[in-house]
Amino acid sequence: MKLGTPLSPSALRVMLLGAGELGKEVVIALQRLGVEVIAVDRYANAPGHQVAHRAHVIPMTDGTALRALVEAERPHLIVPEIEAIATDMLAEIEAAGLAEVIPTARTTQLTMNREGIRRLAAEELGLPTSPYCFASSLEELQAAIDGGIGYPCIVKPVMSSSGKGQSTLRGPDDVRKAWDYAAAGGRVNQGRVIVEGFVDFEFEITLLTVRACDASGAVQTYFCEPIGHLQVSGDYVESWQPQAMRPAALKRAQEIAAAVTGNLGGRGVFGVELFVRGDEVWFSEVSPRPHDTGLVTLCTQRLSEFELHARAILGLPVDVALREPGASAVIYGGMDETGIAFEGVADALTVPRSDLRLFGKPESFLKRRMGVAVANGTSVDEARDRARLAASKVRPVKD
Ligand SMILES: Nc1ncnc2c1ncn2[C@@H]1O[C@H](COP(=O)(O)OP(=O)(O)OP(=O)(O)O)[C@@H](O)[C@H]1O
Ligand SMILES: NCC(=O)N[C@@H]1O[C@H](COP(=O)([O-])[O-])[C@@H](O)[C@H]1O
Ligand SMILES: [Mg+2]
Repeated sequence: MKLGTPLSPSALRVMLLGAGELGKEVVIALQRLGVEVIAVDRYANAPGHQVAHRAHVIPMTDGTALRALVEAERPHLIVPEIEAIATDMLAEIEAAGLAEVIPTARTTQLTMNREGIRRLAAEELGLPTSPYCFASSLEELQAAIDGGIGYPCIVKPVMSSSGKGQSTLRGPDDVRKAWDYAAAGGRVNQGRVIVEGFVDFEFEITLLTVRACDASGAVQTYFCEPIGHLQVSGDYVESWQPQAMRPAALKRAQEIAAAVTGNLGGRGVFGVELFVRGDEVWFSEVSPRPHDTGLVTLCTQRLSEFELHARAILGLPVDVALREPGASAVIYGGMDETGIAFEGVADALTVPRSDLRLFGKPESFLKRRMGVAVANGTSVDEARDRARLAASKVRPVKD
């Protein structure tokens, strides 16, 4: 893939579908390589819009609108950044040779819907997962639980992320509430949920797996050091790297990640989510793009997951080496308000080896991720303490 000059006929054009905090960092990485970047999202002034050459607002779940924009912009690469996209149209665009979809259109179709990726991993590839069923009505959900999933269990909309619409059910009284919450909380209401048996894991990791070209141009699979993380209500609040693991568990994690990403194919970063207990490892899900818990790589790796994604999609070589231990801690909006301000930033940055990203989202919600603190330390524990402390000093306020 030839790199050129942005805004000239030689430009290599990349379109991001989704321009949140993760996309913003990918845009910056691409900009540094002289790529012309077009950022698209469902709302105006999204984080990635603010650093791209051009910004567009369209309903990305509307295939007709998506195709019209692709025909107008003629990107060489399309980089999905969020789940809620008309993936069938991406398949048409790829088949028509209009643009290359990262990592592949089939992968975006399989992973945008929990049913696609779960059936592939568990039923086709035979990988260990939680027990699961899919349900399209309250009655089907109850029958699935009674038929073997049991309690506790977790219900999630088939199309959702960051824990939206997800609940843990402890008994029969929770079923209706979970069904209603899933219907209201998904990024796209499909009227369908997955119900999963609860995996009693010791810890969970994201294994960033990179499919990138080597010196000969052949695609190879590279593994970053495992990232440990803490989730509250299905949303990540803290992550750290490296997560210490027994050698047998790490080997199993890499085998599972290689099996899934090898089947999906294409080039780019994949965030493979795994549950671990002893030497046992379960596959949970995979993002065919940088992962939110991977924000920690902004301070831990020589190349962050965003730089790795940029390099891999452009066909360039990668280096997944860890530089030093680090951690990240999320800063939530804490209020429903537009145009908020942040106090305590200077104080936060007095925490040794800390840094911040404030994403610039135009509207804050109580539980919307608005920023992140990262920090290094001589150990993961020290880094976690520092990242948490730095994040806690940042106070979102009404301007
Ligand atoms: N079957 C399960 N057993 C135990 N814990 C689970 C199970 N499924 C999900 N969880 C917990 O909920 C978290 C979020 O689940 P999941 O990754 O499926 O949701 P998500 O909405 O896709 O989140 P994200 O988009 O942030 O990855 C997991 O990281 C894990 O902590
Ligand atoms: N777990 C997936 C994830 O973290 N995705 C990131 O959050 C953004 C949406 O945020 P918003 O809901 O605040 O608009 C997405 O655009 C992506 O950057
Ligand atoms: Mg997840």
